[in-house]
Amino acid sequence: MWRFLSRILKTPSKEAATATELPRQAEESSEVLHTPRLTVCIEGNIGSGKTTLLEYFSQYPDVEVVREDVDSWCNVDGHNLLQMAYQEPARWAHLLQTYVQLTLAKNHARGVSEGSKVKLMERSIHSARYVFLENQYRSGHLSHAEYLVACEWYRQLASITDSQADLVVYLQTDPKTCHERVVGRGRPEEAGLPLRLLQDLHKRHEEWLLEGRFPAYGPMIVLNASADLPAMLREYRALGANLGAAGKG
Ligand SMILES: Nc1ncnc2c1ncn2[C@@H]1O[C@H](COP(=O)(O)OP(=O)(O)O)[C@@H](O)[C@H]1O
Ligand SMILES: Nc1nc2c(ncn2[C@H]2C[C@H](O)[C@@H](COP(=O)(O)O)O2)c(=O)[nH]1
Repeated sequence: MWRFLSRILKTPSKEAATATELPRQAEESSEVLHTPRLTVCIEGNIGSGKTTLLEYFSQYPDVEVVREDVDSWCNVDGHNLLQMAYQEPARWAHLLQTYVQLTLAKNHARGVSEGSKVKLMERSIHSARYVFLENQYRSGHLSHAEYLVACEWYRQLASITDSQADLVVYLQTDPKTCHERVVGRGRPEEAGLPLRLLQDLHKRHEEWLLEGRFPAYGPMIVLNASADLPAMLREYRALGANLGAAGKG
């Protein structure tokens, strides 16, 4: 797999490789941000190990990590949309989805600081659409009208930002393993999160990323993320070596 990775990373996306630096002001500061040489997105179920992988790569000076903005989903002027959607999905799932898609579109549009070559992004607007939105609708939590409107928001937001990736890393994980990890992590909003939800979200990931039910947004590698941490750290090191080589490309 690593030979495949070095091959696909040899030709970063045209925009990044030929970009005349498009400095963009970071919203929160006056820092000038630039188009990254490589954009890598990490996909995987809840508890599959995305954050752990991102924390590992945050040590790399030329990698900039862009996290899902879960904190903002949990505090929109005091409203915890994530908790509301878990507690009353039929009432609040659509509201959460519209806000999740908005924050992810911002992440796609975000440049990287001077010196960063690789933008390592947690999930994407595409998994919000093809995994979570799809699952909410299939679970009966969204009306057909809500589903259609959210899909239209996705199409528009995905089309006005560069939401493609040079590489998608799918952390394929057994749902039971995810459930054990989510219980162990103890995120308040996820208290009582049922195994069935993780099994359903796993199926949405597999249908999208492996069975081609919905479009891909970049070349993909699959890591068996059910493995223990030492085994995953070995995988991360191999991935880092390939990204490092490609980033210098
Ligand atoms: N390979 C692994 N083996 C055992 N525990 C793990 C592994 N990867 C992550 N964890 C733990 O599982 C929990 C969820 O991991 P996290 O990285 O937060 O997942 P995600 O960001 O995909 O939801 C955390 O408590 C983390 O320490
Ligand atoms: N309804 C949605 N929930 C989402 C979406 N993306 C993430 N999430 C939830 C799942 C977790 O409870 C939490 C953070 O996810 P991690 O996998 O990082 O633990 O947010 C979404 O698009 N819609």
